[in-house]
Amino acid sequence: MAETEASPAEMTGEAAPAKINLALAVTGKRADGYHLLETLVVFARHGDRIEVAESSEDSLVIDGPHADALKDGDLSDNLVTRARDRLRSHLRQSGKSAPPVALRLEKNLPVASGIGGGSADAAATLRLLIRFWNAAVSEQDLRVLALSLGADVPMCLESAPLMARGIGEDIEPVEDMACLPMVLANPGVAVSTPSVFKALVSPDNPPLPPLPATRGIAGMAGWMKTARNDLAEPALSLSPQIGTCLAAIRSSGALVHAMSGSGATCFGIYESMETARQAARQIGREWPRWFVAATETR
Ligand SMILES: C[C@@](CO)(OP(=O)(O)O)[C@H](O)COP(=O)(O)OP(=O)(O)OC[C@H]1O[C@@H](n2ccc(N)nc2=O)[C@H](O)[C@@H]1O
Ligand SMILES: Nc1ncnc2c1ncn2[C@@H]1O[C@H](COP(=O)(O)OP(=O)(O)O)[C@@H](O)[C@H]1O
Repeated sequence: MAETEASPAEMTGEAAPAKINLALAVTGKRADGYHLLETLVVFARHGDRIEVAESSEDSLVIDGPHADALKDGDLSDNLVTRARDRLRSHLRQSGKSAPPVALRLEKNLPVASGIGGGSADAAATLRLLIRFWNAAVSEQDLRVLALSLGADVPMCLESAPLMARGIGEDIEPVEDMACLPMVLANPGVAVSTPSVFKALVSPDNPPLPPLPATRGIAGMAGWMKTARNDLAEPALSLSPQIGTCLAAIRSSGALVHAMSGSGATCFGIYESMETARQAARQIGREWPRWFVAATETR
């Protein structure tokens, strides 16, 4: 844990938006064990936040409602620290300076929950430090750096609607998608991504259906009913609470509901932010210990 903490006035920050897989097909497996995916990804206004300030030594402070899940671990293993160190090595290789920084992570997203909090933090750290260090990094080098930190990190660099293929690095922007009113809910169980991939019965599944031409709220909800998340079944077999979470969202007035990534966070899409907020209140009353957030996609 850091010894020095800069005052908020000296800090500059970057949002680390939650990643939501609206649908996810596992379409194959590489020789190195990584799975090939086709996934439609959006990003929420809700998320973590990273702040940075000048300092005489490197430090990381973690606070926020989900900080405790990370505080016991080795901070040098945190994806924020790893992103800082990888970027610094890259810059120093070409003789550029990357002086010590005081970093603060506001951890609002549950850890190991299928909404890519760690990946979003890594991507936000890269974006923030490139700005803070006034560094020039080519698009190609940035993508390589991001992928070395995790399969989801390149897509989190974009933080806008996209279709990802490969293991997540082959990214195609999706234009003209409406901002989707959404509720995120997590029953409080951390799910290990490698365990979910291991529990998958077959890695060879059909691709997702083609996207609709009109990408309004109703259009996207209709499309999602024809799509799927191939990781839902294996995740449910490991954590049956995911079924309870999906049922709570279904009965809260969602147009459509699903699980994100490898779980356990589930989400619903609603007609309006007002219905999403009502639904979040209803789920929160019924399940006071769950993480529940009404939000909108970016
Ligand atoms: C499943 C997804 C869907 O967006 O999201 P999450 O549930 O983690 O949010 C991602 O593919 C997760 O990406 P990320 O969390 O960055 O994965 P990594 O750290 O690179 O990999 C963790 C482990 O997951 C497995 N893995 C990950 C990605 C992939 N395409 N195939 C895999 O088999 C591998 O066992 C790997 O060792
Ligand atoms: N800043 C971070 N936020 C969340 N998890 C982190 C972070 N740094 C390292 N991790 C580790 O990364 C793993 C995956 O976390 P996370 O990205 O939250 O999962 P998911 O992509 O399933 O939502 C966890 O086991 C956690 O210990």
